Amino acid sequence: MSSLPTIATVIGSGTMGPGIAATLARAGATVRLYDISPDAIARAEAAYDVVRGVLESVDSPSAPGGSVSFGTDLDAALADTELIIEAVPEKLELKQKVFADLEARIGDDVIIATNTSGIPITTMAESMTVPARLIGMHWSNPPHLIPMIEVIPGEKTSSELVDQLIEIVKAFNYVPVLEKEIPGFVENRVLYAILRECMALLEEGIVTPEGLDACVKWGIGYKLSVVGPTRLLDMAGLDIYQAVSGYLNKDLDASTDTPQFIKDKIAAGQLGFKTNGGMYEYGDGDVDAKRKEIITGLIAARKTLASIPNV
Ligand SMILES: NC(=O)c1ccc[n+]([C@@H]2O[C@H](COP(=O)([O-])OP(=O)(O)OC[C@H]3O[C@@H](n4cnc5c(N)ncnc54)[C@H](O)[C@@H]3O)[C@@H](O)[C@H]2O)c1
Ligand SMILES: Cc1ncc(CO)c(C(=O)O)c1O
Repeated sequence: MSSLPTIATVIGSGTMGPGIAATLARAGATVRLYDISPDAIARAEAAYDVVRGVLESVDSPSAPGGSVSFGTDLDAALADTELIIEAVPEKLELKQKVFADLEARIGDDVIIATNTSGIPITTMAESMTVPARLIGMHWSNPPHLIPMIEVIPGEKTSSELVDQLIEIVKAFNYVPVLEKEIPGFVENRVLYAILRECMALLEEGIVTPEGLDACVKWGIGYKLSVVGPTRLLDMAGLDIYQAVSGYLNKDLDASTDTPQFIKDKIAAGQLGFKTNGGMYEYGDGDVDAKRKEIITGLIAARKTLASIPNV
């Protein structure tokens, strides 16, 4: 296989599948998007049209030859494929069942990359016949806009596959980040450390949701989008970090479970955008408007970040 696979298959066409498929197709791959549910495929075809429009406005011109087809016929989706990207729900038993189903239908040389948010690759590979072909490929949401992918080998992943996946990611102009295996991987460990403290601050009434969003967006997010945390420490001074972390770290939230007020919201059917209410409430049309604002903001920020030096 040259760097980019000629044919790739995405398994699972929910939140992540259409954006992943569109990104590979834009780089020139023939992509088959498969789902077990015909309704999910219908939704994915509509989502793909939106994603394609977004890519037109943010990306360089698409490479010739790329395409996405949609379907619920697994054998058709797998014919001659070189790379399978699994994006089914985050349940270990389901993913293991999907891998068994795939392995019964494909040759030993076909790569299986999993978009798990953090289940250890070694655990997922335990039931596989060719565990060397499984590798973590963690895209960030929305996958067609966040140009970074975490690459996570399990204990049995072949080292050739690690090199190959890094080249594949570079071939569609994304930044591969190679990591050692750890639950949650790097991105979600950092995100969930931030979210744990944020939820504790809300639960204790220290700040309002609006205040928290403004503080994190401008005080942390804006800065960290230009300078990563390691360089940030050089900018601040390691002596300052020592002085503050010496008294602050022991005061930070250290709870090990999901906060009770989040559990209560979930029990009341408040899940966020998908139920028109979660941390905030949304009236008619508000969710669509917010989604559009977020995508517009991400496009503008990505263009700006791409045009400035990587510090
Ligand atoms: N949503 C995110 O922000 C995000 C970000 C990064 C990684 N991930 C990870 O990506 C994976 C998919 O997440 P998502 O948010 O797209 O999930 P989702 O629930 O939106 O979509 C999953 C899709 O998989 C389909 N599916 C279920 N069983 C299947 C099977 N046996 N064969 C084929 N398709 C099947 C469902 O019909 C559904 O359309 C998860 O592992 C998740 O942790 C999600
Ligand atoms: C809260 C949260 N949890 C998991 C993920 C993906 O693994 C994301 C994301 O945005 O990618 C997220 O926001």
